[in-house]
Amino acid sequence: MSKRIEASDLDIYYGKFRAVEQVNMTIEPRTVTALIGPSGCGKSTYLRSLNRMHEVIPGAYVEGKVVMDGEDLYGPGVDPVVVRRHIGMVFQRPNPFPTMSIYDNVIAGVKLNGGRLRKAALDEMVENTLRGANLWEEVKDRLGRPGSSLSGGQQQRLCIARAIATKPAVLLMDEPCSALDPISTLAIEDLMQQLKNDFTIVIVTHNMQQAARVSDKTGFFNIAGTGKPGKLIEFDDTSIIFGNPKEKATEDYVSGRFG
Ligand SMILES: Nc1ncnc2c1ncn2[C@@H]1O[C@H](COP(=O)(O)OP(=O)(O)OP(=O)(O)O)[C@@H](O)[C@H]1O
Repeated sequence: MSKRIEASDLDIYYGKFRAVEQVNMTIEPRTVTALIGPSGCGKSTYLRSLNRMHEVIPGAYVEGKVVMDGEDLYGPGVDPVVVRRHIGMVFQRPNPFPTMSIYDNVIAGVKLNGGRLRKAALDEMVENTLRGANLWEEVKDRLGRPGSSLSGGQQQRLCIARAIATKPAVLLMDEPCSALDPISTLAIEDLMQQLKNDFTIVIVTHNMQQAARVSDKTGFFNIAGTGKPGKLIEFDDTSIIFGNPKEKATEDYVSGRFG
């Protein structure tokens, strides 16, 4: 299920503005890859380009390639909706459907994709998915309550459940813990370690300790100045990026000297 993604010579534009320049990165299956760098360097833009989510902004486009297990995601005739089905996304703020029940939140994506399952099969899928998102024990007695009745950390795990219920190959996470308290953050980090057995995970984070704790690979992005494109400066094993980076800019950033 977990798949490799390769970005080559990728430039990402918002209209005439080139926000990200020349990214070359291979993201291996069954790994967590962290994207770090100062504000505005294009981490989120790059993350969203991996499942064509940035295209919801009018005028946004890419040049270059993103290939998933041999398939060009920007190839002619490729439907971005199908791409997003295979590459799921979790956002900064937990965004469960607030009035929908916990149960219905989990199955929302599956229903949207036209999946039809009998009640017993749906029940099983909901339980397995919530177990996979480390949420089952906390919600099993209140599956009919609205998604908004959960704490922030539980809501984020519900969103992760909703994302993994459709069995994507890749899970993109854009600062998934930035709205959460430290305990909920640790719960999500533990979950990522489990999920990487089944999914390729890419996470944008501003939290260096988090990147160091959860990821196998880290990409450091930087920007030369306002209005300039962001660039991938260095991409390597997380232990190298944080312990012995090749580029001075990486070292300055991870050691807290700027950013
Ligand atoms: N919808 C948009 N329209 C036009 N420009 C945008 C849009 N979204 C982002 N940008 C620009 O693209 C560049 C990269 O932004 P992006 O949000 O990807 O950076 P980031 O590294 O994720 O930043 P942060 O850490 O602050 O979230 C910035 O110059 C930003 O202003």
